[in-house]
Amino acid sequence: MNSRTDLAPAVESILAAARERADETSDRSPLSVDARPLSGAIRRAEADGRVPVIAEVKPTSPTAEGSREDDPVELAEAMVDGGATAISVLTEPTHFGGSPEALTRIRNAVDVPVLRKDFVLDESGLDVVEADLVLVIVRFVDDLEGLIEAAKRRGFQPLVEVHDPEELEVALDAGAEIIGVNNRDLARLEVDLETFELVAPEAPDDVTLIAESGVSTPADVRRMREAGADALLVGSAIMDHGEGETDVGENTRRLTRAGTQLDERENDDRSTEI
Ligand SMILES: O=C(O)c1ccccc1NCC(=O)[C@H](O)[C@H](O)COP(=O)(O)O
Repeated sequence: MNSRTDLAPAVESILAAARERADETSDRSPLSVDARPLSGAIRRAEADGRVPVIAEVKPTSPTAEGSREDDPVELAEAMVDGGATAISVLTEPTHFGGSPEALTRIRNAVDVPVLRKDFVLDESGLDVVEADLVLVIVRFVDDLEGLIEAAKRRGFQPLVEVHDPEELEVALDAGAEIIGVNNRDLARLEVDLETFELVAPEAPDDVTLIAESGVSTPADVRRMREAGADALLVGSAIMDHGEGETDVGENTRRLTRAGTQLDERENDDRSTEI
């Protein structure tokens, strides 16, 4: 791991659980994945006038106010119906309420790319479940180049997560092509959209850049797009873990339409009604 210091206790606990699970999966044979390309899905969203949003099935989390027990497949289908470009599935069981089985069910039910969101520490952690993309967090991996190569060899598209310009450089040197800038600081678990605005200008144009975490309103979507996000990864605002259990399809639609012609037409209609 790059830096063992300065992590929130919840993140330390997530990593301890990930190490235990890594021991259980160390003898699996390598997977071979026929992945749905994220680039094509992003292009299709742009052509349709939708903001490319990767909507996350996230039953709970260390920072969520509650949990949602809905069927993950129904959640994912509603997200796609709301215009999601891809689905992210938390497979971490202990702190996020996810499972590899839920990911497989979702991937069989939808036709968009599916990201496995977990805390993969080494090559054997890749061989848990087939997905189109797999998350690799720069901060938690010793041999980043080796892990990115191993993921690509299996057919996965690695989404390499960074939090600052130094980690961006490490990711680029290791061959990352899809980069997620996490607005959530893993030391304090606070989110700050300025993180993406600080890191994005340092990224070369040929990288697919994803703004992760803390995006909750159409204004946030517009802000991240203006800062150069090719796509946005959104969990909490779509899942809405509070007591209301709102419609995840509608929550997704509100963000996929942000700043598009459809959004402007709705705003115009609203102002005429007033
Ligand atoms: O979401 C958390 O509480 C969390 C805590 C500790 C480590 C990671 C955490 N989240 C993982 C993620 O990357 C997010 O689920 C994802 O970026 C979506 O974020 P958001 O839209 O803010 O739910």
